[in-house]
Amino acid sequence: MRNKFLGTGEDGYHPIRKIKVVLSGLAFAVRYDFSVTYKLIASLGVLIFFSFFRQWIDFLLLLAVTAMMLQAELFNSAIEAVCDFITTRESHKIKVIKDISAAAAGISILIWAVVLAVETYRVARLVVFWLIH
Ligand SMILES: Nc1ncnc2c1ncn2[C@@H]1O[C@H](COP(=O)(O)OP(=O)(O)OP(=O)(O)O)[C@@H](O)[C@H]1O
Repeated sequence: MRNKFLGTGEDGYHPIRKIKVVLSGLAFAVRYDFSVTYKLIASLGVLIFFSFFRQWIDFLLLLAVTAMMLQAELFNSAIEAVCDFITTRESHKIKVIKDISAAAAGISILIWAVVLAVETYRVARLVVFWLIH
């Protein structure tokens, strides 16, 4: 509850508490947002194959776009939650805010989906090559 800029709340640096907060946010997203869960599982599956075949450039590329997609999804979910916390009534302003937030998430998801499709094709080729030889 501390704000370092406003000088309110408890003083000091608490890295363990910070990690707990990050994990708690991630757990909320994975548990309650199926669209985040299945995208993470899809990426993790392909990432495991790339680490098995030691294809580190592909691994890092997919890791980067997965992180970008996840960030956008989490920010979008947080903005939606703030909007619904303010009001659940029909509001043109809320609609504009949510649509802009959804557009930002949509762009990241599109880039992630294109990279995932190309990388899945590459993994499939590696697996076939590995099975033949
Ligand atoms: N209070 C509101 N007033 C007007 N339009 C709204 C309101 N809430 C949602 N909308 C419209 O519905 C769309 C979907 O909003 P919603 O909060 O249901 O998110 P969602 O797309 O279902 O996201 P998620 O699947 O991540 O929950 C918004 O982009 C907006 O256009």
